[in-house]
Amino acid sequence: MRLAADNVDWGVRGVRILSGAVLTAAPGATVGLLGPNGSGKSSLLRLLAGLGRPDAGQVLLDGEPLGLVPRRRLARRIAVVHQQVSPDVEMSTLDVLLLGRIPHRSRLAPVSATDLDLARRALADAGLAGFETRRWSALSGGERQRVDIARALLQEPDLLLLDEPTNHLDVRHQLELLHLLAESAMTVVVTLHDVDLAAQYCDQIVLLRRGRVVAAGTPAEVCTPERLLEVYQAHADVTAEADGRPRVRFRRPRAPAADD
Ligand SMILES: Nc1ncnc2c1ncn2[C@@H]1O[C@H](COP(=O)(O)OP(=O)(O)OP(=O)(O)O)[C@@H](O)[C@H]1O
Repeated sequence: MRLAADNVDWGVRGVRILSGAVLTAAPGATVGLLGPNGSGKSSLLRLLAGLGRPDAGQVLLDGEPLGLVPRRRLARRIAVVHQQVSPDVEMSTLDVLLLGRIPHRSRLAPVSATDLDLARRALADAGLAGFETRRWSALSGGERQRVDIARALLQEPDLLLLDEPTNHLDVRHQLELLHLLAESAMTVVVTLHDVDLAAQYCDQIVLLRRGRVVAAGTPAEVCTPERLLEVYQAHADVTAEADGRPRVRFRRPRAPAADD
């Protein structure tokens, strides 16, 4: 599925949050949405998911304006992993996972044996076999995040949108998730704060600053020391690896000298 944001503006109560945002995700590509806190990543992701309407410009799915795609078709084709996963839900872990199958069931149909089987397998794949009856609210932050990602994958979407899906994950689970996203046939847009991880796994990076796209392209095109300094106000050493991807290491800020 091809996703495009075409000159999207969006704001709240007269305050402009996104200005002329442009993004293209080719079928099967993994696009990393990067930028400092408050630069508009989550806002753009919400518009890409159809969870808000642009004030100007449009979001296109395979060339069709998102607003014209019927809700049920959207639910079958797009899955979203939000940044904040509410723990205030009194459900079992298995029931949370089964939410991912709702778009594939006809209205009021009970959970099928196939759905149950798929959900149990997804839980095992997430490294959480045996968690079926655990209360969702009692899971750790990382466990909840892994279940929520598994719930989105169970939806079998063509387009997966994830907002900081690694923020609670340990190193191994971060790497496994990014590898899965990079290798999958889904079109993926993922917001990330770790520039080096994004450079290792994303096909394209879109860099936002104050609601505007300041750079878009391959990791090597976007992740230059000059641009990272301009956008993040942090000095980075960028080296080219044999695979053509840049390695990005941010330097420790200089301690102020006594006479500074
Ligand atoms: N519904 C809203 N009402 C008012 N302001 C909002 C709303 N949604 C977002 N904003 C503001 O828009 C700006 C962009 O927010 P957004 O959450 O998109 O940034 P972000 O790049 O995802 O940030 P972070 O890295 O901190 O998660 C912020 O200044 C935020 O306070």
